[in-house]
Amino acid sequence: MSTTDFPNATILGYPRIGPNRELKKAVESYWKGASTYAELNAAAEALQDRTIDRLVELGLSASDSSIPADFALYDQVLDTTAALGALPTRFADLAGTDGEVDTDAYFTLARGDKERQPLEMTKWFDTNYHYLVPEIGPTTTFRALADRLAGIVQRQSARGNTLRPVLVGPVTYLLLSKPEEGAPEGFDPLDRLDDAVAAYRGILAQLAAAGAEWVQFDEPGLVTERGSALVPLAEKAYAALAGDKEYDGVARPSLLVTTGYGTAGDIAAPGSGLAALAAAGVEAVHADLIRGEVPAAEQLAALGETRFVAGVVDGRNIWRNDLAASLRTLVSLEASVPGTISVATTTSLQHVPHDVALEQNLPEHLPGWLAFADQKVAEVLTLSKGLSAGSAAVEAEIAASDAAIEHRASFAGTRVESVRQRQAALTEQDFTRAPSAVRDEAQKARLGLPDLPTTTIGSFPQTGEVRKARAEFRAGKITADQYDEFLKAEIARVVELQEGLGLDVLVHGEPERNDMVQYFAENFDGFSETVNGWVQSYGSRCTRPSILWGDVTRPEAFTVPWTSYAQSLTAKPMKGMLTGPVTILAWSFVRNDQPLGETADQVALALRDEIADLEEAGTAIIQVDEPALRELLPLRAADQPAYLKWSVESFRLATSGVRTDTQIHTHLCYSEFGEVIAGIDGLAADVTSIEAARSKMEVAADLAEFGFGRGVGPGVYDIHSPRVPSVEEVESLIQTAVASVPVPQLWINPDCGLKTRAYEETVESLRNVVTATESARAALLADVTA
Ligand code: MET
Ligand SMILES: [Zn+2]
Repeated sequence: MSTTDFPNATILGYPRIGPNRELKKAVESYWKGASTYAELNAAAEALQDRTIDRLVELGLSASDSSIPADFALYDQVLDTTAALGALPTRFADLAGTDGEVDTDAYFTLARGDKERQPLEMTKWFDTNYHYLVPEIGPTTTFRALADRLAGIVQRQSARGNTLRPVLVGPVTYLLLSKPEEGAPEGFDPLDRLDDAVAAYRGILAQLAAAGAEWVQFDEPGLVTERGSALVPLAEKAYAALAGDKEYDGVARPSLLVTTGYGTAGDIAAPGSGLAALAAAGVEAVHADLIRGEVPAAEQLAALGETRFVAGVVDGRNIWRNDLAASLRTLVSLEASVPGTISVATTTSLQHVPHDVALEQNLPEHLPGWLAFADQKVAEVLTLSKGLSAGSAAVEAEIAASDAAIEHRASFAGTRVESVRQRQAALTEQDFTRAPSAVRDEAQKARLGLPDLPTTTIGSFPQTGEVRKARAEFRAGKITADQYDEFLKAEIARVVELQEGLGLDVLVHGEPERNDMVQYFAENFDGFSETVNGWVQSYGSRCTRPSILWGDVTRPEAFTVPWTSYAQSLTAKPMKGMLTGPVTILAWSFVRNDQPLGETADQVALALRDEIADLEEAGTAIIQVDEPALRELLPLRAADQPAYLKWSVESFRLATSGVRTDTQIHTHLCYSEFGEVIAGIDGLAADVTSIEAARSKMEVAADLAEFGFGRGVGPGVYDIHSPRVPSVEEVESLIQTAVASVPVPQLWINPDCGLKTRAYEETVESLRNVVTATESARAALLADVTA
């Protein structure tokens, strides 16, 4: 086989965590010291073998590079950092004698050590997967250290498998990096592209020596807003990588460059986008035809000899593919450039669970609508077969796909008439409250809070006992009544604690929720939960997104009993606590048969019902969390206004039914929100608490600059670390906040919920927050009287 023959069917990557979360277990046990390095390695190799054997069983060929080798122990960007030996100066001591980053060093970068914070973690494009941000400076060394990857390739080759190693490509790698601390003003990691490319050449040589015939470079950076501007850089980088067919007498592996997660929109113009990569000599280019457009004939023609790998099976969602439609697309591509089309997923399958067959508890109607990773592999193969042998060859599969689509469309829960009518009848008024000033006055009169009111974000530490009681309840070992009693006792304890600390606005602590989205999914109709649908979120952490498959309704009030019970224990205001529509969508698998905005409005209406019941029960403050507001922001600026419109509207729809004197809070975290401040303003919440301690109050200045007019609680306690902030530290953060936010608008709270913390540090930290607030109030008073 010539090395330039790309397989007809492939996937860009596969879930790494293992069908039974084998990798998580192996890695966490190694971290705890409960297993040796040899045991970790054996578990990782067993999982690699299992993955490849499974993919072969599903029909991918073991011998033509159609199986990707992406077996990161923690994160694919960190793997690339390790392969480049690109250690930040602050971790320079971790390097081995030849600069290599061994497994312990790799984990130290990911998790930090006593003295050092780990590499920063950030969302991978617009997904809920987090990668570790490389830190690149003017003097970072780039080396070729692909031993681990080469070892995998060689070991599999001994087992008879020719794999396709995967790395983050140089342009995207540097785009996703941040300048290392101390780098000169204006330094851009992309300034180091030539040096990085030289190291990537070395890596390619090492992979070639190990027997790799194809290497995949992921370059989704090219689909971002900055992407078009990066095309000349990408062309230069890939000309340097692909220009020579041999490096030092060894044949270079052929190159596949992928561009998932968006539109490689400039495929069109010759000399730009994918065409530029083709011109640079890359043997295959991939595009995402679900997020992006299907290229026209002349666009494909501009790719010349280069193979076009069509991403037609969605790597990011769990719905069964419309095979007939996909095949039509493929056939039309093939017709314009015969013999140069391959079939693939839009992205790696790392964003979906392993296998629908592992789900035993889904409602009967659902499994047939779904495709997890293993089903998607089969879809890619079916489409490839249909493309080469004609649709008659896959008639049965197409019929099954058509039937599933038909069943889904006509199923009772897919369209609930009452929901549709309610949506159709919405008017501007349903999205609007009285003017802020009117609300402010009414709320101040009702609540009677001091200046700089203190509160927390909602959850209190989820202790071992809380988790144990939940597990026992789920396993039927304790009764519903016993579980209720347990939760009430927990709530009573948390209320008493907050009273003792002297906080002004209390919370019930959320002990009844294991997850802020799943809890809502469980209590709304239109959602289902998986048992084993784990997806890697970061490192060894996985989430189990719920599936939003139908029209959403709320059968009965479910947060009200907890909030009311908590309120009955105190004279201070007790916040009602809900998760907002955008966050519920962002952290679930969402139906793909209608625009997201429509689904968001349905969730908003269900929340609106709950909010009405909370208000009816006497709740004066209701918080609707939207930590994922920034996460779903489209990668291209042109698409952002439409997103901000529907997302902001859904929040307003959820929250605008309340009385003027009911105070609506929202909470945002996990991201830098500077870019979406106008959107946050549009939410029109009376009070917005927002993560700020970690970024040293930068957000307060952003808000001041924008002229944000309502209540703001920039976090003064970084809850991501067990560290207890001192009174002085909190005071200084409050002072910084006071400098940008007018005192009557300012609230004092932690960065986020306390769920992941222990009581030890939580109590001490909150005590310091209250003390610092009291001294800030005294200082303000002194200022006024002076
Ligand atoms: C990720 S935001 C979390 C908000 C939620 N109310 C909590 O306190 O846990
Ligand atoms: Zn939060």
